[in-house]
Amino acid sequence: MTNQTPPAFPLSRPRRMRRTPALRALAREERLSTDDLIWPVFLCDGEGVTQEVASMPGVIRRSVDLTVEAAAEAHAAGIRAICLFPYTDDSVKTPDCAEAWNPENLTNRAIRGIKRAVPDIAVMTDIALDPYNPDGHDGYVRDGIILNDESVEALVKMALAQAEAGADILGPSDMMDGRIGAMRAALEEAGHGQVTIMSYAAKYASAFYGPFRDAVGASGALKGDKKTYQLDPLNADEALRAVARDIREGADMVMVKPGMPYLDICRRVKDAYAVPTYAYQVSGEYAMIRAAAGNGWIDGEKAMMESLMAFRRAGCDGVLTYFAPEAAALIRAGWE
Ligand SMILES: NCc1[nH]cc(CCC(=O)O)c1CC(=O)O
Repeated sequence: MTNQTPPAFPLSRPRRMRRTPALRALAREERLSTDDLIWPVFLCDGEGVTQEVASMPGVIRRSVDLTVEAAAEAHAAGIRAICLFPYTDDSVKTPDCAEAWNPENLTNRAIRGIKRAVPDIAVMTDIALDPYNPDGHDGYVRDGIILNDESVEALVKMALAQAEAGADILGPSDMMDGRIGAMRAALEEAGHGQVTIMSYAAKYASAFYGPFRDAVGASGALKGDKKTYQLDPLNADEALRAVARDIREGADMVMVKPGMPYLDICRRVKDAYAVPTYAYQVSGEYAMIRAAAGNGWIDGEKAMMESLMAFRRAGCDGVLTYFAPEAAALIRAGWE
């Protein structure tokens, strides 16, 4: 931090440094690169299948074969990681959520397919019971209560199945207490000590997840809200404690979610812990930018790039964004 007050006008004319593209580039503090992008994708059953997600224009669900192709294209465009989310039909949802750790479930088949065809792209997963749960919650529900310890046991099984399938990054998004430590211990014991965990550590109870729940088929199922496990949007200290705890339990990377309304949390996490820090620009954020652009109210490309650059400025090492392919193409074309 500088303690020097800039000299008074006209010794200081800050506009001098903004006069030309060259001067602005020299003074630029941050960069957005394709290395910073993690692309979340939605999986569906079948072969050669694509389905539009109504509330996320431009986003599609893909069957595993087409997801493997999309991963290859993403890799060629410079994207480093892809994150898998399964759309699950009501028919595979059971009270014990057993499909979550089925080695042949959509996610695990996609992990194996991508690692076989595109070994260099990192494959990230989601760990939570909501796509498999008739209640739509991230953990088991009994008498209206979201159970913690029983849910963690199930989540550990899910993590092990994904590690077994070859996942590079496990992404527990469930917000149960103690799950990172339990997963880390189970991974070590099973010989998967090299698998990384990106904890959804500062995950808020947010209205911005609405379109995602449509995309994975969980919105009809969800009873009530997730406020007994996700964070209160008015709390920041609590988020820092959650991050500290997950790092101590063995998380390699931590995430703040949603992104744009929580940039202050990104900055505080990075400053406090100096660990690899990511933001999730969630479905509702994507939908807002798309909808406004679709109506001609904002320039979609510019708003998208500005939103992604803001994560870098806020201290994030990367961002999960549905815009990843588009942003990568613009970055490679020399976007400033
Ligand atoms: N545990 C499920 C999960 N994993 C990622 C998201 C949201 C992602 C997005 O909105 O883009 C959610 C939704 C939720 O917690 O209800």
